[in-house]
Amino acid sequence: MQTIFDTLINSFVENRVGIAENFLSPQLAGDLKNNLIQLFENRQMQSAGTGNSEQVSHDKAVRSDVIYWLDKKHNDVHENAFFALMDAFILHLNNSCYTGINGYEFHYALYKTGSFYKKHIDQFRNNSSRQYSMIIYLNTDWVAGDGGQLSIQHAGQAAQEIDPTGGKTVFFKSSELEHEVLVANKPRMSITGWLKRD
Ligand SMILES: O=C(O)CCC(=O)C(=O)O
Ligand SMILES: [Fe+2]
Repeated sequence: MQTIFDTLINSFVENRVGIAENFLSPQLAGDLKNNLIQLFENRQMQSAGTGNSEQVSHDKAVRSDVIYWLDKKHNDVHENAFFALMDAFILHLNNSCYTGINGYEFHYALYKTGSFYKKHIDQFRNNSSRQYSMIIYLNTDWVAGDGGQLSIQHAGQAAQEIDPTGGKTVFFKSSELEHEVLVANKPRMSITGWLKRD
């Protein structure tokens, strides 16, 4: 497990954007994808806002995905396996990089056909607890024409475009990099979250 953790951390250190294929086992990714589909079919996913809980706004011109927060209280075996993996990753990150992460939050996200998320930074203006952004893609058969790339801005360079292919995990600093989700031409599924230091 440490190898895949180091793959993510080392590519982050080298390129400011860490990328690891198969950070989740194909089994866990499939189970979480099934959870997401079930949540959507049960109408439990809600339109995502921007801003923090005190100052949330729902502007469909900015983002049009629907989300559902993972929670240990759900006692869902697959969510708990995901949390166990994240606990192990954070332990490794804190030990190897002295990052002092002491919390996290993750949500499922579904971008229906035509959905997007305009350019933004993940750290809130009035709360800097979000330190690292992490996105785990759950799409099994994504091809180039499907759009939905994560487009990340690096100063003085062309944007880095990342295809949301299944099993891929992306990791970057929440305060630094502007990014956007380009229009998805078919449903696009992921788990997105933030490692926090309070
Ligand atoms: O799904 C992605 O690729 C990025 C999502 C994102 O930027 C966010 O939820 O803040
Ligand atoms: Fe973001």
